[in-house]
Amino acid sequence: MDPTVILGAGLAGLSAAHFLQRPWRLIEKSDRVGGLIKTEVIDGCYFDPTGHWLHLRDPEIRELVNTRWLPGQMVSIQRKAAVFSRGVFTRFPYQVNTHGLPPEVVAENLVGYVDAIYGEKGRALRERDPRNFEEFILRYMGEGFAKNFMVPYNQKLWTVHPRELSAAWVGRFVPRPSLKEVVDGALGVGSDALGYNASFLYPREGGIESLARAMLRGLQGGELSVRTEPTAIDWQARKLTLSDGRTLGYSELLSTLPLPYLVRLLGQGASGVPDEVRAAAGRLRATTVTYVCVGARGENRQPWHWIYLPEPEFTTYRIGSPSAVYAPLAPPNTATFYVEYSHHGELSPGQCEQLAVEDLVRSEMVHAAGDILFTRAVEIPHAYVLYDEAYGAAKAEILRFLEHARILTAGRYGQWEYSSMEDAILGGRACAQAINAR
Ligand SMILES: O=c1ccn([C@@H]2O[C@H](COP(=O)(O)OP(=O)(O)O[C@H]3O[C@@H]([C@H](O)CO)[C@H](O)[C@H]3O)[C@@H](O)[C@H]2O)c(=O)[nH]1
Repeated sequence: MDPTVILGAGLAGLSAAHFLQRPWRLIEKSDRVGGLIKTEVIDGCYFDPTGHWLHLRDPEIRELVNTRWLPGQMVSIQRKAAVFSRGVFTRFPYQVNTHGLPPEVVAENLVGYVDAIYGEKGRALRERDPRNFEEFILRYMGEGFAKNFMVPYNQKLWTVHPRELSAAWVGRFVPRPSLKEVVDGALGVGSDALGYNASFLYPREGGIESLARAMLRGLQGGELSVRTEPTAIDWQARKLTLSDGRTLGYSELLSTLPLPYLVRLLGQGASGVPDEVRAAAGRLRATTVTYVCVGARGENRQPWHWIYLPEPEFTTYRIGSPSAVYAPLAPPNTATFYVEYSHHGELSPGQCEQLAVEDLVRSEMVHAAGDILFTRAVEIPHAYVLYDEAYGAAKAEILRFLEHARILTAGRYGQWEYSSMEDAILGGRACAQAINAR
């Protein structure tokens, strides 16, 4: 019997191979497993593809990580994240930590919140579901928070105004504060533990890629091919053509590849894809994130693990610091940073490197440009999928066809969604369980 073929050996693909109870074949384009959690080492400094901090909710996944994949190898870290605006650092999340901002900004945020939640001004939005992300912000946070943080920050992150996005992605990622939390935060007596990532796990050694390596070490019942990718998929014949020219039959197919790319591969196979599916794939949009890895002379100047930068004076939307999160990620007397830029190809790697130096110095994360030891820009295509007007219908059209073609998808790319590392592991598990039950 042909194996179950899994395309892509990132977290979702590795998880699927772990949970499958029948022979599998894992096909990976790169020279090693890990996908978006491959850690690069530059001059002794460890860089993940931006912040990959592990927050786990599912008891089975927590158990697997802590006792099977990386037993005794995870350190637990309390988040220290901030927002840099109006020249001051305030704690993350912004909406429950306005203490320290100029009084007129605190007042604007508070009055806007009260209007939205209790006042006449917010009544219309309270009486129906938000039609877009801007309405979600106004409904749950009000005009002040919208103006002073949520709209400008999200416009940079998503590259479009929040009114062009739905709120379908917000889930646990965007905190909706209570009155008490907002007031406590304005007075500086709030809790530090709000939000989905108040504490997180991180491997003691080797960066986040250690998790992928550990998962690979535990796999049984299948075979991994690296430096191999499909060039066409014939879904009726259940065959893949591979980059080395061979064909590979499959009994079940699970893809973690970017959804539009999977549709292209199906179009290149003998069975083809209907025009409307191809057109739907053409309507899916995502941002590219370029993150610039930076090493700087001296200890971290700020304690922050990462900071959000809503103001347009900064091109970056967020700066993180691996060395601040976990000191062994950099040699002594060296601070490291990842500086993130969201765009659609208009920013070259060289431009991002130059901007990163300026943004680091102006945000007071680094003392002076002369302290920078190196910069290296890395691009992540399809980093944030856009939940725009076309998203829901286009994705549904593609998934309907994939169900007909008996192809499963998992992971941030495969499901074309905004999700976490744990979601990728859970997605792989769900697909494996569905296949096991067939
Ligand atoms: O003060 C704030 C800041 C942001 N938001 C909203 O939260 C949304 C999610 O932000 P974030 O959690 O940073 O998003 P992301 O999925 O990129 O997070 C990953 O990165 C790390 C860490 O944040 C940085 O390394 C995190 O652990 C990962 O999951 C954002 O879109 C804002 O709209 C807010 O409400 N208040």
